[in-house]
Amino acid sequence: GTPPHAAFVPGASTKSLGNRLAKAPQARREQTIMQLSARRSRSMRPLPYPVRFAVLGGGSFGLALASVLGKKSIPVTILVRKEEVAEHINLHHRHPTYLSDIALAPSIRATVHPEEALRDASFIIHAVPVQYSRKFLEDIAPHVPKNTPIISTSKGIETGTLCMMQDILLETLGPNRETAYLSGPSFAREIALGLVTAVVAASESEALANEICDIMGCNYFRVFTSTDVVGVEVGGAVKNVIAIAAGMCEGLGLGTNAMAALVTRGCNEMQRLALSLGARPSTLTGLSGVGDTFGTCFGPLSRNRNLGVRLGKGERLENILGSSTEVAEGHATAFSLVQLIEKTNRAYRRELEFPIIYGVKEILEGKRTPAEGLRDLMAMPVRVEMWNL
Ligand SMILES: NC(=O)C1=CN([C@@H]2O[C@H](COP(=O)(O)OP(=O)(O)OC[C@H]3O[C@@H](n4cnc5c(N)ncnc54)[C@H](O)[C@@H]3O)[C@@H](O)[C@H]2O)C=CC1
Ligand SMILES: O=C(CO)COP(=O)(O)O
Repeated sequence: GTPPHAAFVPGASTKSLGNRLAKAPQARREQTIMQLSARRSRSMRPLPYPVRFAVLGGGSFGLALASVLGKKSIPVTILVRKEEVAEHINLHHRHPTYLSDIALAPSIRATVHPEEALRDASFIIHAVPVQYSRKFLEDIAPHVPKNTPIISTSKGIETGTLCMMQDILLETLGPNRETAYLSGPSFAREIALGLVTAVVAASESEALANEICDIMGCNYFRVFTSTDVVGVEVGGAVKNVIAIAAGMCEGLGLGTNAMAALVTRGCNEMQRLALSLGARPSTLTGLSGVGDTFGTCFGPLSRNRNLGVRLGKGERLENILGSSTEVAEGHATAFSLVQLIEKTNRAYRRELEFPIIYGVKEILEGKRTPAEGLRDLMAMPVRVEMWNL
């Protein structure tokens, strides 16, 4: 039969929330959402057994997932880099910079000491950008308990090695550990506000995926499960690159038709690459595939999309990258993806098979302007729509 968690059941108050918020100004809308979500979370029952989470990375996504757990009264220790950030979180129950207007539950603590965060953790959430993950994990490896499962949230492909998180975790922390990969359309701010979000937890261990669904899931954070780790990881990496292209389309003012065409063709490239690497087709039509692609390409909160918008409007790449402390993973991943395609795909003209991924990479390395790149994409020769799927 259908597992109990398979139905998408938004929080009961979502309908009235929509009515109440439709006409309110942005600040009041968010304040109302916070009040409603605080009321809703009080009704969430604590787990019948003790668990403790360590969250690696004090960026907005680590904080957002900590907030989900905190609302369920689950103890969480966030490992951050700066002492003053840890002190601020412990004293004021909010991060000084990221999502600083959103209060964190008292069960959430922060530390700069890996041994303190990791000792006795029942689960570890990894929320450090892919490009920094290897070094970060190597540094803390001696403190990571041998059997504690790790739930990775990072979406991208490592420069040089072309590894995704599954390989990075294996190479830095060793074998015989259960790991899972959480992905899907899930902007940190919306999660922290208690807005309904659906994600997928993929793991080779079905038991771990089910456990994550039970422990992390609640009335507004819906966790589906999967065993297709490759599909979930490739989808998460490719969607960031498509979002940069979508942002450029927006920034150049090319219109909704062009945007929809671009994103659809982007999903086609994602699907072809993922299938060639062993993913299941259904994963690419799911939350971590087209779901996250839609969220990131069309959502105003996306850093990758915003990078593209600013490029499309004519800003210099260095200015854009230098203006934020948060990482747009699609930038480095565009280069890795092209190398991965070169390595794994035998086609004669790969750039014609993956024109959006190649096009974004060439724009990012300055070989073409966004206007030239997008014009070339739109002028691609047409043929059978799904010719090799
Ligand atoms: N922010 C979001 O809405 C979502 C983010 N993700 C993914 O989760 C991962 C983390 O995302 P964010 O928290 O937004 O990232 P972020 O860019 O804010 O970085 C997260 C944290 O990683 C650590 N970090 C950053 N650079 C580092 C470095 N050079 N060395 C060591 N540690 C470093 C810091 O603690 C930083 O606060 C990314 O891969 C992102 O794609 C996934 C879904 C949503
Ligand atoms: O992965 C995300 C939403 O699911 C976040 O996207 P950005 O990294 O583009 O902000």
